[in-house]
Amino acid sequence: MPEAAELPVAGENTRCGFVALVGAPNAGKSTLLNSLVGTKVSIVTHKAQTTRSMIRGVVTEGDGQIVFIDTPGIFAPKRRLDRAMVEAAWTGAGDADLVALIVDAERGVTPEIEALLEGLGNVPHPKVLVLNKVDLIKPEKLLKLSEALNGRLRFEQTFMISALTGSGVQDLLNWALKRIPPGPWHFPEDQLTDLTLQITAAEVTREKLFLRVHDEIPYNATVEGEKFTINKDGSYRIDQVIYVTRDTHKKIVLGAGGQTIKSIGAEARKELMEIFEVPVHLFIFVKVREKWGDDPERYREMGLEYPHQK
Ligand SMILES: Nc1nc2c(ncn2[C@@H]2O[C@H](COP(=O)(O)OP(=O)(O)OP(=O)(O)O)[C@@H](O)[C@H]2O)c(=O)[nH]1
Repeated sequence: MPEAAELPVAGENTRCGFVALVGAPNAGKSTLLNSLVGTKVSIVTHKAQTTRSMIRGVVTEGDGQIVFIDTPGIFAPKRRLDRAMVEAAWTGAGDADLVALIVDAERGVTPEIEALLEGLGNVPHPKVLVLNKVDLIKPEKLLKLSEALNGRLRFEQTFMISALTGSGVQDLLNWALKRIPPGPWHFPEDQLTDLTLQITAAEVTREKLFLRVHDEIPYNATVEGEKFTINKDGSYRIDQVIYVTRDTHKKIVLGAGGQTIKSIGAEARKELMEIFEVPVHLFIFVKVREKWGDDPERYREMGLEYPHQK
């Protein structure tokens, strides 16, 4: 955190607030967050449930600063890990000044949305409805969906956006900047995320891993940053471990002659250099760790509470 003197003080007309983005898996929360922040802070893949812990993006515009919380997609939990993700999501919503429900407009009111509406009914904070993926559907269908959802819950505002094309995103941002409460900023103006560099780097590798081997390995593969070193010449050396639960998965991640892990590493390194704007040396190891889904330490590393109920 910066010295307090670097930040505007309360009473100087500043506003600051936390906005939680909640929604069913794949609704487009991460895409929206990236579009709002204008850079890649949260990983986006076509697979559901890639967001595991709360990732924040910070937008500062005019007098306002919004800290966005990207919550894991809320869905019916079956495994212990699922339950931890759902709890983290609801905690995020409860901590926020404003809760934005992101709905995949193309899918409409699914059982997941029903469950979300019920859960949000118990959250006292102001809510805003965000109908996403409008590039995929007809206006008439959109209006019907908006009416149906507004009939179920009190939303202060409804926005129709495409997180992908950026359409409507600035309107949502402008509204939210006015809606958050007066208060001092939490972050310096140029800070986009409070994620540590190490976590950002691990998230990028995790995205490349899932994009590459999504059909072959399940979600219980994880990437952890082991070491993050800033070299004298300003370049970064990043050591990471991909943990899988089975030897067969390790073979898949490595690929024949190590080809798969090599391309995952090359893609991650390229993107990390773009994000950090310095040369990056990336070292990735693949290790087998059975039953990590039942190990409390792994949950702490992902910023999740360990749910004791199995
Ligand atoms: N056509 C279209 N696709 C979108 C839009 N927004 C997101 N997508 C796609 O929807 C998929 C899911 O997007 P994510 O941003 O990862 O969704 P999420 O809600 O963060 O998903 P979880 O991490 O599972 O919670 C990706 O393939 C996106 O490219 C949109 O406005 N239009």
